[in-house]
Amino acid sequence: MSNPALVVRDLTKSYDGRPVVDRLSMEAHAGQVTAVLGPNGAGKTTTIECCEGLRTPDSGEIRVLGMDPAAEASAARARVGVMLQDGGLPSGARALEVLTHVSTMYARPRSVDDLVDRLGLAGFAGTTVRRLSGGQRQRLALAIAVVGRPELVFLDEPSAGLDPQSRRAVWDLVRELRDTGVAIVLTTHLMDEAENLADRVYVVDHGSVVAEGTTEQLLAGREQTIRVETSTGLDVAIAASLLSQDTGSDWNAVEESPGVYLLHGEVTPAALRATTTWLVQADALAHRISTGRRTLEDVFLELTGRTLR
Ligand SMILES: Nc1ncnc2c1ncn2[C@@H]1O[C@H](COP(=O)(O)OP(=O)(O)OP(=O)(O)O)[C@@H](O)[C@H]1O
Repeated sequence: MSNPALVVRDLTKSYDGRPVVDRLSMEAHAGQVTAVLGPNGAGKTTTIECCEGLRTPDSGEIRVLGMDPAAEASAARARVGVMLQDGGLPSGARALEVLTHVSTMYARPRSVDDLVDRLGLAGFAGTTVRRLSGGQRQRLALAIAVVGRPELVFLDEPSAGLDPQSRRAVWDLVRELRDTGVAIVLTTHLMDEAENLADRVYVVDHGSVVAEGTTEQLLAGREQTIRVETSTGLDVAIAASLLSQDTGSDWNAVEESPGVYLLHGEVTPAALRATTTWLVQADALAHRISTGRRTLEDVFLELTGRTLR
């Protein structure tokens, strides 16, 4: 594999003595989507902003296309695209003017018309940035991030809050960038975004990587789940022990939210029988029992004991 487009080694950043990024290491490669997945406050934005040269790390090493983003900021900026969560766009300028202006700053920009078309910007081309809705601003920020044909793009929550059609347009564009060899780093707390787009996922909690791998690797192993919706306060330890005993394989169980239980193991008829035995013993009526594939949400919950949002 070629040199990574992004290398982060042992990155640490504290605010007022409180570490929000804690010896975090990650890589991103050309032609891949790398997702940094974690709950609010996990340190995703801080990490990405250090990579963009917008914040100064306390310690650690960052290489962006082989460059130090702080010391070689202008050289890096020419080859790196950035979509910030808060836009960072001039509020009094009109949407299309901003995009066109940014495009003239690059030697070989993408077609502005094509981006307008792909991301549905025409409907608000003449609207000033301050009057754009959150979703419109996000799509404009994405167009600006990619108009200069960057080799590496940072996208902070690219499709959060978008309607389904805009979301699809954003995902299609991200996939196309990936297929043309761009390295894409996206932060998200949206499971389906990571599952649909990412080639590699870093799960971050409290400023550190708690798991990493391809989506398949993270979802491998106990691939199946029995989800039970019933009353609250059931003992998950009893469920895990009954299931393990009756199936002869390992099971674990968590209460995902009040009254919703996720039982992870190899789903067999015996496992379903043990599940109903557990409910009968607890004198609980299930409103719904379903079986399904394990999701990144389940992985995250098992690793951290917390839901993503
Ligand atoms: N400039 C700052 N001064 C003090 N604390 C900060 C500053 N910027 C961020 N923080 C704190 O650092 C922690 C990590 O924030 P960060 O924005 O990196 O998290 P995040 O994972 O991107 O979260 P979200 O999903 O909500 O965007 C949070 O507790 C936040 O309040």
